[in-house]
Amino acid sequence: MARYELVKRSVALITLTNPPVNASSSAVRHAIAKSMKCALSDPEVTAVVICGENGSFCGGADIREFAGPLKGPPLVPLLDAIEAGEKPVVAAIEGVALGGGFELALVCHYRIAHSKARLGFPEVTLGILPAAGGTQRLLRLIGIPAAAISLKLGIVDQVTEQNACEVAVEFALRAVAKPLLSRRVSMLTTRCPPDLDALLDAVTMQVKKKAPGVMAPLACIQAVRAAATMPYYKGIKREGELMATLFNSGQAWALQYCFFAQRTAGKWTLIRSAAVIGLGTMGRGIAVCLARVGISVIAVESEKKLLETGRQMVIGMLERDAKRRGVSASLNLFKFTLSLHDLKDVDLVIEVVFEDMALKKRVFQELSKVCRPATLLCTNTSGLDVDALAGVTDRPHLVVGMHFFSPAHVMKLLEVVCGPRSSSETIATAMSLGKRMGKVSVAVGNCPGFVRNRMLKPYIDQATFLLEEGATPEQIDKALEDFGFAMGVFRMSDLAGLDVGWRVRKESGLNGSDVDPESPPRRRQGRRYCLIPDMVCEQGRFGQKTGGGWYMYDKRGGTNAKPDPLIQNLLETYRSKYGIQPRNISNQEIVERCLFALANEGFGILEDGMAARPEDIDVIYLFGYGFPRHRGGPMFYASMVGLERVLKRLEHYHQAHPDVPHLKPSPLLKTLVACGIPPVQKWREHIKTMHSHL
Ligand SMILES: CCC/C=C/C(=O)SCCNC(=O)CCNC(=O)[C@H](O)C(C)(C)COP(=O)([O-])OP(=O)([O-])OC[C@H]1O[C@@H](n2cnc3c(N)ncnc32)[C@H](O)[C@@H]1OP(=O)([O-])[O-]
Repeated sequence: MARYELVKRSVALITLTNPPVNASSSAVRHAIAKSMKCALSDPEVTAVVICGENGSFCGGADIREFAGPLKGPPLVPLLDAIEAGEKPVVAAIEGVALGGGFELALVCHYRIAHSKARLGFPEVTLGILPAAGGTQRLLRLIGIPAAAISLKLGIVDQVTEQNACEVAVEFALRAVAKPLLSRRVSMLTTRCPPDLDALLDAVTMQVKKKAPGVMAPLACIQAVRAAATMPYYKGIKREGELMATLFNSGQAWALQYCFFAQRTAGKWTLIRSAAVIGLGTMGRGIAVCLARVGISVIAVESEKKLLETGRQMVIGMLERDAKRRGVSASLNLFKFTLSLHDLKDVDLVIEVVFEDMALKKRVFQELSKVCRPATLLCTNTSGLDVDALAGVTDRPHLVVGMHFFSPAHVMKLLEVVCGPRSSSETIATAMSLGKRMGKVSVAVGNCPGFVRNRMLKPYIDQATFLLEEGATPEQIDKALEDFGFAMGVFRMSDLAGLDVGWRVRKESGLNGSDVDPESPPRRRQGRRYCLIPDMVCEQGRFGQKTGGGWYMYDKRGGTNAKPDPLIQNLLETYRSKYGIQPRNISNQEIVERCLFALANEGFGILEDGMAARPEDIDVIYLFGYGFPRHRGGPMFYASMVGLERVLKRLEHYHQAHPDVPHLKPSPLLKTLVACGIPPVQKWREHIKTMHSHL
């Protein structure tokens, strides 16, 4: 609810963390009190900066808490204590500082505001008044009457276009030696015009005319009178009395009801209830995503034991998630069942069963029978043909892919896979559901692997070919990590698990009993094939979860990757078995072969109309594979390197490895180079095949 950290060695930075607007809920107030105590008692700390997470300082008291009894530390003594503290406190205001948020800023000794920040007291619209000293302090700061911009008024000490928090930290360092007395707003005297009574009477008349019968504005005028005529300690008492009257009035209840009603009314949605079929890791994550945004979920498993395990895991995840967000877990939204017949009334189903086409088809046929005709049927397949599934249903237009990435309740990316028969409404609904769940949704076409996984294949292939040729997993990972990835390809594969890819390769006849015995070594289906990943899996090494994969780990589920002599041995034996003379491979070659092959597949995807634009591909890689953001994404990176150079290097590598089709430059890349290398945003104009929905 608030993060506490020491920056520049001596500034305590307190960041309010209560999305979406960092409202000062009881938990936030508690965290502020604790952080301030820490800051004031730590001799290392000479100044404090208070800011809010995600570009919003504080939207005021948490209005949702007004309905119940006051919990946590009350605001007035908390704010008074901040102002009275002996170390300078600077408010770094971005976004909004409203109501109690503005009051918090007013007790800080200095205020730095972003030029777009909004400060104010909207409490009257909720039937109350700023009752944490707001009426008393603001008037002491700016006098009566006042209307102009904050800097001129002296509400803020500096307006900035930069990051307000960084500016505030520098400001705080300079403020350390300065006296604080004159910075305590409650100690100031309110500047009053000589005709105060006449002015307040006139304003009272205006208010009565404009809002007849409305209590809060009149109470505000009385609080203003108190600020003008009483010392702070009496003024704040008067403010409190006025608040007590308003707070329990029917008018306050009605206005607060309107605040939430207005927001609820805007939440019209097609999807109120959903079902998730399959409670493996992925299904559980998806179920949590749905419940988190208030959608009721029917979770289905095929066996009692699996259902019970799934149920317990989901409940655990929901409870942890709710605790982290400071809300109550939405367990009542869940129903667990073994029967598909319970899905007859749901608005949408997401199938998350094993990646097996025959099984998925059976599920979709069954869903066609039990679900009402308008129910959307979605599959979370990571690469199978969505249209083939649509084909076995009675409603192909209502079938769409919703491809989540593991862990589904954490990973931001959602690929919405548009089959040729998916209707626009179906796609739009899946996209908006993704947005509602806080995902970055990207519409993609229906091709094997869709966009992320289709591009990943050439990237991983290059890495394994480089292993054959003489590199080690550590060397390749290091080159990619130096490029900017948080994890190189092998560490990432160990984290994701190696067994899924192994199974997919078996199913596509690339290894196992279906392989043509006549096929030459290290070649499959007419192209180069590296056997090392299969050999690693054959030893039961599936990555972190088994304690070993491309690296070794201290235990199952361990994350500390260490080079494994066993892998080193395996590579040496492999190379000598196939007569490969290992060579020194430069980091440049590693980065070029992996990343240019990745981008080349991206060009192929654009050409096939499977992604609408290069930006979509880049977003998929930023959010779905941790592509380093400062490189912009694979397509933008290619444009930064220069398409001509990318083309030349791909031609060079393809010449050296003619049996690797992924290194053959895509026709779109050639076209773009031939037509003068337009900027990324214009590439779309050169694509011939366009998917009807993208
Ligand atoms: C002694 C005490 C004295 C102090 C009194 C006070 O501070 S009184 C308070 C004085 N402060 C105010 O009166 C400010 C009231 N808030 C606003 O005026 C606007 O919300 C906004 C300008 C902050 C953002 O506008 P925007 O169009 O970008 O977004 P949006 O409007 O759609 O809201 C997004 C979500 O945030 C939620 N939410 C927002 N604020 C609060 C809150 N304080 N609390 C709880 N929740 C709040 C809102 O319900 C919605 O939730 P949902 O539906 O997604 O579940």
